[in-house]
Parts: sequence; structure tokens; C-alpha cells
Amino acid sequence: MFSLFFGLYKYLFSKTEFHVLIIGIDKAGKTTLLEKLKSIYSNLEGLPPDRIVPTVGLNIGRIEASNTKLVFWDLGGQPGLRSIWEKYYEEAHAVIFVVDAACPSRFEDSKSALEKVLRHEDLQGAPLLILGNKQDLSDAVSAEELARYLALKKLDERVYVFEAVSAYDGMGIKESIEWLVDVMERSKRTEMLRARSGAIPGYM
Ligand SMILES: Nc1nc2c(ncn2[C@@H]2O[C@H](COP(=O)(O)OP(=O)(O)OP(=O)(O)O)[C@@H](O)[C@H]2O)c(=O)[nH]1
Ligand SMILES: [Mg+2]
Repeated sequence: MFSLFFGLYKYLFSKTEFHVLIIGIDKAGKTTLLEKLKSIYSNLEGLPPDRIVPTVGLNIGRIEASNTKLVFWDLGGQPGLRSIWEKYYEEAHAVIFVVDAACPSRFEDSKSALEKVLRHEDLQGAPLLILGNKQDLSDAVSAEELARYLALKKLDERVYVFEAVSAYDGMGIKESIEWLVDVMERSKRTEMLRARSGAIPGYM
């Protein structure tokens, strides 16, 4: 009986934990973004950009934002590492896809990597936040321009947005995270993941 009420209490009052996958091609700025998120949302000072090295394994960051717990999984974007991304799809509530908005010569690479991500059935219904990073650089393209460059198909059914950010100075990051939390809270995928994890009170 106690466990039934405890389960119900937990279900009603504990903060939801969302898993957010941060992917994108190498050097887009994913890890720099993760460290900036830690600095903005927690008391921990994130690593400064000059101490960040290309990611080979997995970086994890936990923050609290808008009364929810967010767990970020940041993976390496080098070509040989991209096959690892899909191992995390099933458990992800949403995806952040980071693009270096100041490097048009790599937009094509980003586009094909993202199209492959969108085709994967384990990510069905996952909200998508596409970040045009490095806005502190004068030649960075805007979110609208990036959307035009990428010209993504297969987005019709998906909840998505393009945002312009800088992982250096923090521009656009809070707005992006607010959007993400809001859509994850209302998404069918969240309902599906919750049901699958057996988070129905009394049935754990
Ligand atoms: N100017 C500028 N440079 C940035 C920004 N974000 C990242 N960088 C730089 O871009 C380079 C790559 O950053 P990382 O965060 O390591 O990129 P990544 O996407 O994690 O790369 P992988 O781990 O190899 O996939 C580094 O030199 C960063 O300092 C930004 O907002 N503005
Ligand atoms: Mg990295």
C-alpha cells in the first residue's frame, strides 16, 4: 500500500526528467554549448572554450530549467563517430542539432547528417531544435538563412524550430531551452517514453 501511495506521490510531484541528445557534425560547437548550459543553469562553472577538446565518447550535463530536470547527452560529430548517435535515439525525448552558422562550406555535410537523423524510426515524434551556432562571428548566417540553406524535407510532421545562438556569449540559449522544455512537456513522444518506462503509479 505504501509503495502504491509513494509511487503516486512521485508520479504527481517529482520533476520530470528529460533526455536531450546534442548532435551535429564535428566542430559545430556542441560541447562548448553544453558547458555554456552548465554555466547558465547551474552553480558549476562550465569548462572554458580553450579547454574543450573534440569529443570521442559521451559528455553528460545535468541542469534544472523551467522546473524540469534536463539531462544532455553530447556526442562526437566526427564522421567515424556518427554511427554511435543512433544508440541514444530510443531514450531521447528531444534532439538538439547544432550547426556552425559561420561555415557555409560544411552546410551540405550538416544537411545530409541531419536528414539521416530525421529518417531514423527510433526518433519518431522527437521535437527538434536546430541551432545556428557561432552568432558572435560576423559572417554567421541567421536562423532563417540557415533554414533556407538546409532546405530540409521530412519536417512536416515534426515539431521543430531554427534558433540563432552563440555558445560563446550565450545569445539565444535561454529562449531555445524554454522552447524545448515547453514542447517536450506537451509531446506525444514524452507520453510514449513515460508509458514505456512504466511510470504509471503502482505498476512499477
Ligand atoms: N566563435 C565561436 N566559436 C565557437 C562557438 N562554439 C564553439 N566554438 C569553437 O568551435 C570549435 C569546436 O567546438 P566544440 O564545442 O569542440 O565542437 P563539437 O561540436 O563539440 O565538436 P566534436 O566534439 O568534434 O563533435 C572550438 O574551437 C570552439 O571554441 C561559438 O559560439 N562561437
Ligand atoms: Mg564535442
